[in-house]
Amino acid sequence: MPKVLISDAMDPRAAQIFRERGLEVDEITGKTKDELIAIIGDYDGLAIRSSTKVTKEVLAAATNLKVVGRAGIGVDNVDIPAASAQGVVVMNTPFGNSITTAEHAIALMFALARDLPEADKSTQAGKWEKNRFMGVEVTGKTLGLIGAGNIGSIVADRALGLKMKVVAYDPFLTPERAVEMGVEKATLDELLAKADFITLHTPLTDSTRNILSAENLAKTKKGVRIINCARGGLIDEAALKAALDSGHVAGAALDVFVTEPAKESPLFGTPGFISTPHLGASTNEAQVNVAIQVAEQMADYLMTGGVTNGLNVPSLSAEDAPKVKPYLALAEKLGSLVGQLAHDNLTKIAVELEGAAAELNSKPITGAVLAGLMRVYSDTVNMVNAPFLAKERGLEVREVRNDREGDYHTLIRVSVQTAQGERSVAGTLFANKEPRLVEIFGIKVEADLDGQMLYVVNEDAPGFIGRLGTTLGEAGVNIGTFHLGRRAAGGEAVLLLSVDQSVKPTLDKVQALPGVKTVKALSF
Ligand SMILES: NC(=O)C1=CN([C@@H]2O[C@H](COP(=O)(O)OP(=O)(O)OC[C@H]3O[C@@H](n4cnc5c(N)ncnc54)[C@H](O)[C@@H]3O)[C@@H](O)[C@H]2O)C=CC1
Ligand SMILES: O=C(O)C(=O)COP(=O)(O)O
Repeated sequence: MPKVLISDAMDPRAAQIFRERGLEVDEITGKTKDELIAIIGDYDGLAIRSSTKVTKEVLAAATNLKVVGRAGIGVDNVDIPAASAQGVVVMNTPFGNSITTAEHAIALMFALARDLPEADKSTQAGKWEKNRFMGVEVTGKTLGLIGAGNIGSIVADRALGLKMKVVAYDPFLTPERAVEMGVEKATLDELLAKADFITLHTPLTDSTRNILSAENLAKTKKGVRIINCARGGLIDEAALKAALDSGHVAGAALDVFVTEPAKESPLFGTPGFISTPHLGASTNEAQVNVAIQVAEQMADYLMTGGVTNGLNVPSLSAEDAPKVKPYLALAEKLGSLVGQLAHDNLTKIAVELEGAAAELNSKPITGAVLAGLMRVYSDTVNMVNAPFLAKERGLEVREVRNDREGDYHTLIRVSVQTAQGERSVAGTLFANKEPRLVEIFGIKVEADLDGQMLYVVNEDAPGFIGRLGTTLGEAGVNIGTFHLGRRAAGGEAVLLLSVDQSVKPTLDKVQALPGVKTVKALSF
């Protein structure tokens, strides 16, 4: 039974769903890196929020891990390239906490506009400082939105409802989408010059790190108020402190910090500065949403192979997963056959889906072909890391769909470019579930690719099969099944035999038989 570790505080519904779906689950939060490394090897799945850091080191110790599920949006605490290289799927829940986070940004905007935390502190201290607190209205003001994705567009919608003008900077925002959202598309400099409030809603990337740098803060309107509910690192914290101290920036509200947990910061205690401890996603509703979603997604993957919201692997719905599963088995066998037969100097590979197969999501099928192919080099390869490994090796991968049905109602053909020219193999599913090879290097031959096999290419000539049978028999090798195909009578013939004992010690004898061109021991 697969085992899941929940390592950050999560709504109890997550554990409940894991158990209902037949998984074992442990909830162990607050572990140090070393404590996590000591236990992670036991688990197939790891469910996290933002506190657990899934580093290369943690992944290296996670020898059984198949999936990391992020109950939330940001995955900057997960080393995705390392997870991919190790074949671990990383998934998040991109929508479950977005309304809640947008509402937090709006809450912080009002807190800044009316200095609510300071007014509260003063009132509860019995001071009744009615004249000290003079706020600003938001109506009619301009909100500068940096990042107009999922959360940014909800913030924009709420701000428009508050009768604000919204100016948005997002390189991926199309003019049409800006019109649909009711916002003005702007350059960053235009936004900085116009905004009375600025709110950030981008991930932390090389292009967004310090997007509010000292230089850009200097381009803002005097008296601007800034909100960051996205990621620490989007604002240069030292420059922000200086701008607050000088009075250029009237207020700033940060939910996120460069270093978290932020137990100390030069910003703390600065007039006009408000902070919350990464609470953007912390509402009952959002936490129930993300806990349910992440548990369902992870359970789907561990129990059925379905992938939803995969960040390093194509999505495959739990409904489609059972349909695709037999194709994955076929694809992996065909990839493996090609890998075992022609693995020298592979430069290009094409995966062609024909008939019913052409209706399916091709990405996982291609991933499985590559996994089969690359397993010749490494036994830790799977459909998650295979595409990355293939890219690393400079293998050019092409996918082709062919809606028409040929001789078979469904077919996968794998063609590779080798030093000897193009080679292709093809397979189908019998009864929609049993993988069957139907063609090898242009020769029709039907075979189950299973267990230990012997592959022989020879000149079609009378008596050959008898001699081969005798040679194997004398070596104590029992033949299970026997599959034969040939280009034309007397031409090149292919033999695929399943065998009960290893044929490796007998390969030289088979190779020495008259008419034999190629001999290989295969295993599936
Ligand atoms: N404080 C909290 O508790 C929470 C924080 N977040 C964070 O909020 C952020 C936004 O989340 P979503 O809206 O769901 O993401 P999203 O991916 O839907 O939107 C991000 C937007 O940023 C834009 N963008 C990327 N590079 C940009 C650049 N250089 N300049 C301007 N825009 C750029 C993208 O085009 C995209 O439209 C993420 O970093 C996420 O981790 C999300 C949930 C809770
Ligand atoms: O979903 C996100 O990106 C968040 O930042 C929320 O973080 P949390 O799950 O509250 O630790």
